[in-house]
Amino acid sequence: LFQVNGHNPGSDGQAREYLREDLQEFPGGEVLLYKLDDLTRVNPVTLETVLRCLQARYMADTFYTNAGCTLVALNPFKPVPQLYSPELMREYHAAPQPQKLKPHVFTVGEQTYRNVKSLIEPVNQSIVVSGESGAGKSWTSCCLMKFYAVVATSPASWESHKIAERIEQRILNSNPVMEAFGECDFLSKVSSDS
Ligand SMILES: Nc1ncnc2c1ncn2[C@@H]1O[C@H](COP(=O)(O)OP(=O)(O)OP(=O)(O)O)[C@@H](O)[C@H]1O
Repeated sequence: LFQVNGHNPGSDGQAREYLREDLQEFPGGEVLLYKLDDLTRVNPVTLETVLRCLQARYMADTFYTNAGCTLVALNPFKPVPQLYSPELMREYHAAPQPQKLKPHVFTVGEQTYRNVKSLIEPVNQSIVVSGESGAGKSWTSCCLMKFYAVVATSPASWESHKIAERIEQRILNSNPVMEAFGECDFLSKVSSDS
């Protein structure tokens, strides 16, 4: 918090004072906070203001927020089917500039997919999904696999539709294997998933 602000308070009292100053400078009330879809635009950037922004977005049922080129995903702790529909996947897939749409895990999926398809080095792509236990890492990985399964084929004909279904099933079937790797114990440490 204080490194970000450049403050180096000597005591808790001073720390609280700096925080109060930061919050007084913070523009817009809670009402507009949920509209900030990139945390780098929160000004000033403090732990408090970033959390308040994420909280406001959460209250507005907005669960994805950019932080520069990183995507912050909040666990909604409730089903949000409209956020993961095949129609929405296709919208992100078809968008000329998916990064201009609302922040979403599909943007990340689509960008990596385009990078692979362009065959420009580096062709292989990695997506780092991190967070504490229960944050939604498995959910996010599964979403990405579903996304690739849906967009990787264009079911124009009956035959290609069948191929698409087969690929989708294979990708989804690989999930238990991926999960099993997540459950493993390492020589140096026990996985947090165990
Ligand atoms: N975007 C989401 N929409 C709906 N439910 C979600 C979402 N993200 C996570 N959840 C729910 O939250 C719970 C925890 O998510 P998940 O298992 O993906 O966490 P995790 O980060 O993989 O945890 P761990 O590290 O302990 O394995 C799951 O029951 C999942 O259904």
